Amino acid sequence: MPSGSSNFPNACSFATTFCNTPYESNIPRALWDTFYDSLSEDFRHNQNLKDVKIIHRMIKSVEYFLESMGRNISEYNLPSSVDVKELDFGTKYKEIEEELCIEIPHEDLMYVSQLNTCQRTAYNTIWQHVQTQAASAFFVDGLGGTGKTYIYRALLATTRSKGLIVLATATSGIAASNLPGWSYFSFTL
Ligand SMILES: Nc1ncnc2c1ncn2[C@@H]1O[C@H](COP(=O)(O)OP(=O)(O)OP(=O)(O)O)[C@@H](O)[C@H]1O
Repeated sequence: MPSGSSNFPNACSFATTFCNTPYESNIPRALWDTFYDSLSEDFRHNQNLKDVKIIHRMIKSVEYFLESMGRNISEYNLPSSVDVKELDFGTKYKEIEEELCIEIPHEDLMYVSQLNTCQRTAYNTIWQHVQTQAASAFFVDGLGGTGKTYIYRALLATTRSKGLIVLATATSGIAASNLPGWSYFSFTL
């Protein structure tokens, strides 16, 4: 068994290491138990998450990489999403759990410190309303390429990192796909 946390910098290298072991092998679980702290380090550092959400995101990441290699996490002796669902999420609604588990890109959290003066004014104004839960609507306008999406991404990252839910929607698939955790709403006028 590898003997240093640096052997598993992320879920991908972890999954790759054991994806060819037999399903009944105890190795995946032993690796998970031994290296869980280092594997979950990114989630702990980047996001202010409760332990149960960190486990859930870890499992989702490993699941994703195993599936890309044609394997299924449920066949291994590893914690599964089903186990985690039995833990206390503070809610029983799947949709809410899913929203709370959306990955927050590390770079988006960095955007907040890189906003220019105009972007910061817009960001602060909107964020202040989120914090005080004041009902409001904002229209962000500007020429193409002036940084509107940049503000949205910073706001999405900040809001989600505080454990709040934010629904990112757009009326075209292309526009929506620029936003992490997006949905596409189509309607006819
Ligand atoms: N404060 C910033 N610091 C560094 N890069 C930035 C900043 N604001 C915007 N950018 C970069 O400028 C480019 C254009 O920004 P963005 O996509 O947010 O513009 P936009 O106003 O949404 O454009 P469009 O209206 O065409 O969709 C992107 O590559 C973005 O990363």
